Amino acid sequence: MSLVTPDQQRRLRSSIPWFTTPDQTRRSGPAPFPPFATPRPESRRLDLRWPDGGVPGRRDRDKEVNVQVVLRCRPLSDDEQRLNVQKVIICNEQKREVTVSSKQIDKTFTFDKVFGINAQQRTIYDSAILPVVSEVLEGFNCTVFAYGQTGTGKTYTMEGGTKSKGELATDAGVIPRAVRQIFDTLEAQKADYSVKVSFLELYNEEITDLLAPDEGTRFGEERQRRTISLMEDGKGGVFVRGLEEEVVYSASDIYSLLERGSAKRRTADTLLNKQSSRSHSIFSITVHVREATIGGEELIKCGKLNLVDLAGSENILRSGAREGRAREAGEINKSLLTLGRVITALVEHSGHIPYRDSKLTRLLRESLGGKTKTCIIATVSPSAHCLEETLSTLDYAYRAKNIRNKPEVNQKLSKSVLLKDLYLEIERMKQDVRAAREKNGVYIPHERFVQNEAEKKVCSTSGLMFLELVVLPSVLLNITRSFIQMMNERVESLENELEQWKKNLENVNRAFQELQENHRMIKSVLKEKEFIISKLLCSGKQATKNLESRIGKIKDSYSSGVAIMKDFACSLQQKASQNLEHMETTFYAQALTIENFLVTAVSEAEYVLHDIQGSLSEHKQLVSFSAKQQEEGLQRNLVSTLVISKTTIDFFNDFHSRASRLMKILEENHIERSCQIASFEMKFKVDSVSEALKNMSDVNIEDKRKLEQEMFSIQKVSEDAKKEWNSYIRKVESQIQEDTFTMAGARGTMEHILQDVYQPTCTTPKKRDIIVPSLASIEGSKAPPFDEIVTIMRSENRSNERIPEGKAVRELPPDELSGTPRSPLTEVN
Ligand SMILES: Nc1ncnc2c1ncn2[C@@H]1O[C@H](COP(=O)(O)OP(=O)(O)OP(=O)(O)O)[C@@H](O)[C@H]1O
Repeated sequence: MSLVTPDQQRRLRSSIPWFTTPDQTRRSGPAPFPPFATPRPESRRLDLRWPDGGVPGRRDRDKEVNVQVVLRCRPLSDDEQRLNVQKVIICNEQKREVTVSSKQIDKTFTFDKVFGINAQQRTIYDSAILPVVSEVLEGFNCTVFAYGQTGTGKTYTMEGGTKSKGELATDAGVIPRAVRQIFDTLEAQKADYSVKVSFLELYNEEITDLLAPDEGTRFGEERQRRTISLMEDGKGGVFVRGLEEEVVYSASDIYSLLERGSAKRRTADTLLNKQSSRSHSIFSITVHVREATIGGEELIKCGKLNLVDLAGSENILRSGAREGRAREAGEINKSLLTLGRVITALVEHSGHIPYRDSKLTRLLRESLGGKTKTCIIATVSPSAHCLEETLSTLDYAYRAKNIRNKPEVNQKLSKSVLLKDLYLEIERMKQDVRAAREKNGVYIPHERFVQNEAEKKVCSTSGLMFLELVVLPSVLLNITRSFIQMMNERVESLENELEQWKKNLENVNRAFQELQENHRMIKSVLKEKEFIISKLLCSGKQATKNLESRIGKIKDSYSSGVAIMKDFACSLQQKASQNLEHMETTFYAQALTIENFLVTAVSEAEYVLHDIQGSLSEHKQLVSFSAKQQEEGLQRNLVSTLVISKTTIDFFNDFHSRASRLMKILEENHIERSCQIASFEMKFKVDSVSEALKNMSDVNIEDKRKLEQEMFSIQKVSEDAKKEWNSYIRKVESQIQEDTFTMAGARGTMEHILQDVYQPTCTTPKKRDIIVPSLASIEGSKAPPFDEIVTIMRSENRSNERIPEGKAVRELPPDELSGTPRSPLTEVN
């Protein structure tokens, strides 16, 4: 719904930040409010009247809410999959848990939402971000920021993969989806609204405007990257001076701006991410919606969404950052560290929160512990290689869950309050302009002046209430602000330039005076020199003639000497190359012969060795076989000797027992015969008989005695023989034992000797392996055998070192041409 005529709308649109209908052509204009200077509740609270007559935002004011923390784990990249990188992250989306599980650690963290590797962009947006954007349309300020190690998908989550200007791509990220939601909702409500966007980059603690039009090439890249300052607004907040806020009319307008701004972001190829963001970026969307109340008063509802893509924290060693990149990484890590300290201080309710320690925390102040609703998307990689950084991100995000913000709906501004406020602001601006004019004068482009006048005219003639009350002051405010800013910058740069020019001029003057002085001196010196030269020329002409003729002679002799030398060198070279060829051929032939000879000798030696080895092992077997046979023979001898000795002893024993028995029988015979003789004597007591008997008995006795004597001697002989035989047997036994020992020893020694003989024959082929390559190396080195040849050749060459006949030479006398290089040989005329 529009309150001005189409023509008026067209002319005003370029500078009116709100009340635009989306179907109009987009025009951009300077920012009426810097992004973080969205009308602040505190500053206006006392002046504002609210439709319900109460104090605005009371309902919400004391309601504290925690910062929402969402965790997202990206899938393994193609490279990581190819390298089979181990995964250490397990996401349980239902339980909202993420577990880090590896050999070293097993730890689980719980977050407000957890998205695993398969989570789609749309799912994440619908479940985590959509409610936040709805709050923006309800008049809250909200911030969504992505935090995580480099290469974990922050930019992917915030901006998305493929960029498309029209329809949303399936992998479109949070920003395009939020934009779409905002426009769809406002359109569905058929609301009168205005949407502005800004896009800034924080790089190495310097802020640049990513939407600022590229300035002329006069100042080059530096000018295009003009930094802008972060200012205190005097009410505890900050704003970015001179940040462009583009009024947009459709989602596709924003997509183009986003693309333009993203393209300007500083990225670099690091080891961890091919397109790593080297800066933090904040994309802000401010929405103003006009509301009509029951009392007929018109109110303006304002909500703002900050979408922050932080640069990745990185391990400088692993990301491979060097020099400039390392400094960047250092700055990134420093600002993230301050962010960490702010989070810790907020969680621990410290008295002092170190917001001021970095620009990043100053910019995010309202989003952390302030009146903004905040959602952090922590991104991690599942890779085991990123374990340390993942744990740090998880700790960081887990702590951030405890930050409590007190979101408040931005107060709705009534027309009258807004007007009063704006008039005050305009008055202040006017004073600024006046002050600026008085100091240096202000330049207003003619076009802009005409436009202003036209707009003033429109306002005065239209009679439209809204135009008078809201639009005009706003227009004036915008124009005045931008003029002042522009003028101040222009004056500042002109002053600088002037100062520079003055300095340059002084330098040029000084240099000019010095030059004049030098010029004078040089002129007088020149005159003196001219005089000396004319004198010298006269006397020098004659000497020159002499010198010229001598030089001519010397030149001739030199050129003929050089020609002779050249010829000589040529012939020497030819000779040398012939000799060399000859040497090489001789050498190769000799080397080949030696090699063939050695190869034949080695193979013959191998053959002989093989034979020796064969016969040695045969000998060894023979020796051990004969030793064994001898041992067996000895054993057999021993056994048969033992058998013989046993038989002999048995024989003597038998002989002895038989002799004993015979003795006994003889005894019994003798006794019986004695008895018979006695009884016979008794019967026949006749002297003659008795005499005969007595003789018989004597003979008998004598026989017996002799027999006994004989038997006794037999017994003794057999006893002695037995004893002797036994001692002989013992002797033989010990002798055989001794022999066996000796034989075993001899056999051992023999085997040893054979082994000793055998071993060298085994090592001989190895020696051959050493000999053959060394032969080859001898073949490679041509030096020693040819020393002699070389010496001969040298002496031959020396004998040839004679100048061809008729060309006797002499050395030039040293004073002939002083300072001229001299040839060793000079022809004598
Ligand atoms: N969830 C995901 N699904 C598919 N690809 C992803 C996902 N997250 C990240 N990627 C891919 O991983 C790479 C790195 O992602 P991205 O540039 O968004 O990381 P980053 O955290 O912004 O890194 P840096 O801090 O260095 O800028 C990109 O090629 C991106 O497309």
